[in-house]
Amino acid sequence: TTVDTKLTYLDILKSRFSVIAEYVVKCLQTYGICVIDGFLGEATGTEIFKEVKQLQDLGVFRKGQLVHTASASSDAIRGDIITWVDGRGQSSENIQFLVSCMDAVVKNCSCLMEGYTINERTKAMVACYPRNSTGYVRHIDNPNGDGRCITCIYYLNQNWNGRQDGGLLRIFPEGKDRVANVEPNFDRLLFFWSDRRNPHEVLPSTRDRYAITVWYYEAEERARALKQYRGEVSSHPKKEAVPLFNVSQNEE
Ligand SMILES: COc1ccc2cc(-c3cnc(C(=O)NCC(=O)O)c(O)c3)ccc2c1
Ligand SMILES: [Mn+2]
Repeated sequence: TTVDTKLTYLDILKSRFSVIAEYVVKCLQTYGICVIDGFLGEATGTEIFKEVKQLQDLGVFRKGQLVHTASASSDAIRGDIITWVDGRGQSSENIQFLVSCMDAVVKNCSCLMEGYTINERTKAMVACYPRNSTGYVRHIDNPNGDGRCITCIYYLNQNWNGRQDGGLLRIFPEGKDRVANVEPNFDRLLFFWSDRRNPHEVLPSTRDRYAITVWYYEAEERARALKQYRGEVSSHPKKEAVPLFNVSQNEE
C-alpha cells in the first residue's frame, strides 16, 4: 500500500537529526565544539524569536543570578536577563518544538558516544544580553562535575555583525592554542562540552542579544553529583532534571 512507502514529515526530520548527530559527535570528539547553521530555517526561527519577545514583553525575564558571589553587583560578572521554560505544556509551541529538536539530535548523539548516556536535561534558559551590558566574564559552565555534559545554545539574532555588534561567544579550548569566536547568528545551533575543556566568555554587545540554552546531563555523572551534593546550593541553573522528549522510533 502507499502508506508504508510514504515518508512522514517526522520520519524525514528523524533521519535528518541522525545525520546531524553524526556530524555533531565527530566535531565534539575532535574540537569539543560544533556549530550547525540553518538548523530550523527562517520561518521557524522567526516564530521562535517572536515568542521570546512575547516572553520579554510579559516581563518574565529576571537578572541572571550568580551563586556564591562576593562581588557587590553581579552585573560586573554577567549582564544577561533570563527566564526558564520547560519546553512542555505552558511554554510557547515554537520554543517547545526547538527543544524537542535539540533533544532529538542529542538523543542520537548519546547513542553514538561510547561511555556517555544522555537522557536528561535542564529546562530551557531563554536569555537576553541587553545592548551595552557587560556580557559574561570568562567561566566554565560545569567546573565541578554537577552532571552537565553538553551545553546546547540556539541563537536568534538576525543580521548579526560581530565586528559592529560585538556579542561574540569566545571559547578557549583547554590545552589548545586556538580560540573559537562564535557569532550569535540567527538559526545557529552550538554544542560544546560543558566542563573544564571549554572556558568561555560572552563579549559585550551594542545590540540586544538573544539565545536559548539547554544543558544535557550525563547520567552517571549526574547520579554521582546528586549523591554527593545532596542539599547543597546548586551552583548551576536548575536542580530538577527534565527527561528528553521521547521521539519514539515508531511514533506515528
Ligand atoms: C543559579 O542560577 C543560575 C541561573 C542561570 C545561570 C546561567 C548561566 C550561564 C552560563 N553560561 C552562559 C553562556 O556562556 N552563554 C554563552 C552565549 O550566550 O553565547 C550564559 O549565558 C548563562 C550560569 C549560571 C546560572 C545560574
Ligand atoms: Mn557559559
